[in-house]
Amino acid sequence: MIVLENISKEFNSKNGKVKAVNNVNIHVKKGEIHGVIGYSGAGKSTLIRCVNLLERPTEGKVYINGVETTSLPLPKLREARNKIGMIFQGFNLLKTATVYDNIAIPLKLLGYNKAEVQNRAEKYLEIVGLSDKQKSYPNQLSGGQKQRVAIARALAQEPEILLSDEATSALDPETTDSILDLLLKINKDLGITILLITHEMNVIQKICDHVYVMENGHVVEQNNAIQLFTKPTHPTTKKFLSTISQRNLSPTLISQLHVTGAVTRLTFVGESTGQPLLAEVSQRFNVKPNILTANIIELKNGIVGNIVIHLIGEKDQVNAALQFLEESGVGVENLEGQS
Ligand SMILES: Nc1ncnc2c1ncn2[C@@H]1O[C@H](COP(=O)(O)OP(=O)(O)OP(=O)(O)O)[C@@H](O)[C@H]1O
Repeated sequence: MIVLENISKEFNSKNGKVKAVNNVNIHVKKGEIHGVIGYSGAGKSTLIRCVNLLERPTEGKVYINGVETTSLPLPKLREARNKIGMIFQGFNLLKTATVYDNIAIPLKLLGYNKAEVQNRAEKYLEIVGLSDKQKSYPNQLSGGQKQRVAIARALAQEPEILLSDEATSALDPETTDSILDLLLKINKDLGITILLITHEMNVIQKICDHVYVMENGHVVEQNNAIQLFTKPTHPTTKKFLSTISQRNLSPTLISQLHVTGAVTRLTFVGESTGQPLLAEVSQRFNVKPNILTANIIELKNGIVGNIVIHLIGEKDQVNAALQFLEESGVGVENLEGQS
């Protein structure tokens, strides 16, 4: 379990003070995967480094499994850190060591005996699917394989928590998918709690239970993944969502369509996906729904359907129809045209 309570981090720079993280609260329950998404400079890296205190927060408290680590003396902090593994965008492997040694050396430094080191290195290389690469060197591996070695190295310390700092950002989409599948597997099979930072919405979509959207050091929106994908409220969240769904019709087209009705994005989730609501709307109200775009987003814990419709009709009928849809559990977002 990870709890960040009112965490702030201020840096002194040439141009004065920079508040990289500003009063952020995060609560990741045991066994969950939470993701922090934001653009470059939002404060994500600083925030995740505060979890294992690679960066000391200026204000706030960090709790790992109920223990407040921010006030621990160094030997106890080292112990607490052993419960936290970390993987990075750049893999951080030792170039001159074999795959096996990349995993074995940190274990030896932690004082494990030879048999235990071998046992763990072999076990975790098998889990990440690289048993046959023990004798290879990092420069003989693909980016995805390097990240698998880094994951095995992190797992070999048998942490309860894994922090992922843009672990898939340097990888192509197919390799990204395979690494995300691996993270899902270790979360499920080993019960490891994961906190990740990313600027890619597809990472959030595929593996996260809960999402935090960060901007200028603040968490500007947070929710469980299904709610966030169904009813985003902050413009930055909507912008990130537009990268994975066909949300963007041109403002000119939307303005033209507004003359004869509303242009609305409907999001279906849970029970609402099974009901013929658009057919019902045209029977109950004097409106005609015309589907402009549609897609389905598969999340870790469910499926969200998106339809953008042009709802043609008189204003009062259109509003009543939209209210009916909303009351039936559909997410309703009016799309604005050119102002
Ligand atoms: N050591 C530091 N000294 C001064 N300013 C810093 C330091 N580290 C980060 N910052 C500043 O804090 C802000 C947040 O940076 P951070 O790297 O945490 O953001 P980010 O969301 O992870 O972005 P990126 O994905 O580009 O790394 C930025 O304005 C950055 O310039």
